[in-house]
Amino acid sequence: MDLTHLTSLSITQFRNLTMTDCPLSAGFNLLVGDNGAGKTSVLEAIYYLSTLKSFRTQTHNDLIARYPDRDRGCAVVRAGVHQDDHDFFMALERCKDQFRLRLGREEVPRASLFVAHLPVLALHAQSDDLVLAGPEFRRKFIDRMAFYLFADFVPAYAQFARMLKQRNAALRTGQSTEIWDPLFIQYGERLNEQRVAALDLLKTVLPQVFEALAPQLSVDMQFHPGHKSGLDLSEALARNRERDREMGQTLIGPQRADILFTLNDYAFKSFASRGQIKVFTAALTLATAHIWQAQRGKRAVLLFDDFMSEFDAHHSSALLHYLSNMGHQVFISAVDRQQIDFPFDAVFRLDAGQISAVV
Ligand SMILES: Nc1ncnc2c1ncn2[C@@H]1O[C@H](COP(=O)(O)OP(=O)(O)OP(=O)(O)O)[C@@H](O)[C@H]1O
Repeated sequence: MDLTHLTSLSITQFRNLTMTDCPLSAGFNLLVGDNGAGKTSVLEAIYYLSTLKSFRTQTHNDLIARYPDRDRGCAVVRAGVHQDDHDFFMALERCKDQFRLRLGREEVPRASLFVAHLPVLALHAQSDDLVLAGPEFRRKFIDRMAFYLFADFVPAYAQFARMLKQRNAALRTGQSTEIWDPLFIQYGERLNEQRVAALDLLKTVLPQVFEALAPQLSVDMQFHPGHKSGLDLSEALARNRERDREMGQTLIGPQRADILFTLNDYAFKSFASRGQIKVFTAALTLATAHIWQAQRGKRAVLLFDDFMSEFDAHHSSALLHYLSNMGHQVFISAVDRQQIDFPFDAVFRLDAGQISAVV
């Protein structure tokens, strides 16, 4: 079993943070501090090291420290990692237009070789997008799960995206799509299979997790593959060929897939309260962690930003109780230590981007 956890963290020029070799607990870490102190930024830096993406901006340059009186340099995040009885360092340096990535002493030439190493899951203010925003957020969610489950997810996804681009280019210029269709179908079907398999796993795990957090409510989900149900992708594509030609783009397929989440048989989006959505996204995070661990032996690091917002006392204690039985490394941020009644293994205070341990 892979007992991945971070042992230490050094951060420079990432948002407002400066921290050097801050030792971390393998259990529960609490980050406290006033508004704007840097709590979310610490969680964001850990997530960035895992995924090379931020959970609150798509603009990498937002992450590099801004100074009123000098040019910006490069953001650096470096973590000590314990994994499979080994200790090593993961480091990333983000300059204006490029990444430098290192695993131990080795430079890593490609992002896809780096992002598989540190499984991290985060619950944050934007997690609601999964339920409330467009289908691309749900596709991203299920694809991230599939990425950790299937070794051929990245090549299948990349090839499908390439075929879609070529097919759309042909449609825009009034050319035949015949040469692109077989591979569009082949990779599109593989993508569908992987998404369905990931969702089937989620269907087996999520209801139990949700019930532990919110008894008396039931959740379910339905996958929409992006074409008419009952048809396979090749039939659907053939039937839609004329409309694709008229519109100059591919109107059906995995690029249009979506997931419908329901609460007590009603669509979440139109029925659930904000707190119920938050509990649901927390349950999705925990269910994903269970699935990665059961299927790939990967124990994810779990991040919970601004833990107390939206949860009432009952739900926050149910979530903490559930987490304490999972045995994962957890980072939680909150404005005040008194907000959360829980025996944390380590407590840190953030103050204007500087971190210190609270004894
Ligand atoms: N690129 C940047 N360079 C320097 N400072 C930045 C940059 N981006 C954001 N900041 C500042 O970093 C600080 C930390 O923000 P962060 O969101 O991490 O705080 P927080 O402790 O989570 O606050 P809150 O409790 O209000 O959510 C803020 O004061 C913000 O204005």
